[in-house]
Amino acid sequence: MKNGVKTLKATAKAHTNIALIKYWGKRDESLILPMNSSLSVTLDTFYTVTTVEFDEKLTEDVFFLNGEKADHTDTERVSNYLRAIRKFAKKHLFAVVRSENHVPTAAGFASSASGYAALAAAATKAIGLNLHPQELSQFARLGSGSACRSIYGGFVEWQKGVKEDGSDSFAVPILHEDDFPIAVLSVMVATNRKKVLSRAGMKRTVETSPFYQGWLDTVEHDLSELKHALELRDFTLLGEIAERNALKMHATTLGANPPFYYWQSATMEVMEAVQNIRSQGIEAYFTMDAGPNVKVLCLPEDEQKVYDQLKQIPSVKKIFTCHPGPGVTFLPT
Ligand SMILES: O=C(O)C[C@@](O)(CF)CCOP(=O)(O)OP(=O)(O)O
Repeated sequence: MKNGVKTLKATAKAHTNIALIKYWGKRDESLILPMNSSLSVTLDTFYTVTTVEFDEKLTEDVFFLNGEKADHTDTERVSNYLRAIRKFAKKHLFAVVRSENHVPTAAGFASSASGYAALAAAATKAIGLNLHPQELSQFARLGSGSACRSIYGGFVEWQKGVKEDGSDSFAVPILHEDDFPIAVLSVMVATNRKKVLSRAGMKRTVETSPFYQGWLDTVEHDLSELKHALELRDFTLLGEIAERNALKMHATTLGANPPFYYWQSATMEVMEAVQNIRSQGIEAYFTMDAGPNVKVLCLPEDEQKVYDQLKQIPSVKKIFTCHPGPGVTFLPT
């Protein structure tokens, strides 16, 4: 309340996540419904804080990103996203949205996951909706698929669902962030190529790659095996499945038309270094998303040794050490 008037304002904080079983391919582009279920770990290091304030005096949405007024494209994207929330809340109000991304762009994490999770949480709260996390996950999904997983902390499964309206496609928590301490080293390599964005990349793969069916035939088995590894706290099994699943995802792009790939020579150097580290008896596994950067999974007690060896690679620019982190939280506005 401000001067007795109910303020329509809220601030939310959401963290990035890294998929261990990848979301790769949509069955519905507008509702952002996936072909397969996926599983990620929300990370502690990188996050987005977003404040949304609805105000009846506004005649359009205004968006500030990292303190700067956003360009028309980014503002349009946020405004289109708020449309679904206005419709659901039956309130025709515009808002001022302020987002601070604590996700170094160079960190190789798509800030869309933390960005849309924080926006979904702040906007729905500000407009007066107190959503169940499951509903919030569905709103975050409408912004970006992987964002639906960042509503929860720790290890999170995005259940693909089967319904056409997407009402059964949302994330569920699997394991709390404190219950399975692992380390995720985000290894940034030099990059000089414009990447195929994940949305375009998965669309082209689904539509043209003969390898995509092989992905679909095996990904749900990978998921159940990884959930079993989490139950057992079996890091070896987790790492082996995550690495195998990432390689399969990337293999599908080679069969697309036109073919494309996300790796650069530096990516391969890191992958080979990880295999070399494993040959020394230190458990380390890699996974990659839609970009050349590599995330290396290892046990906390090994993270310094793994870090030191990866840092020796000339094409490695920076390494960020992450651990399982929290789900979305609301901050005082
Ligand atoms: O994170 C994963 O599961 C795997 C990926 O990162 C592999 F690149 C895809 C993330 O896709 P996203 O950016 O969420 O796409 P959107 O729904 O089209 O916005």
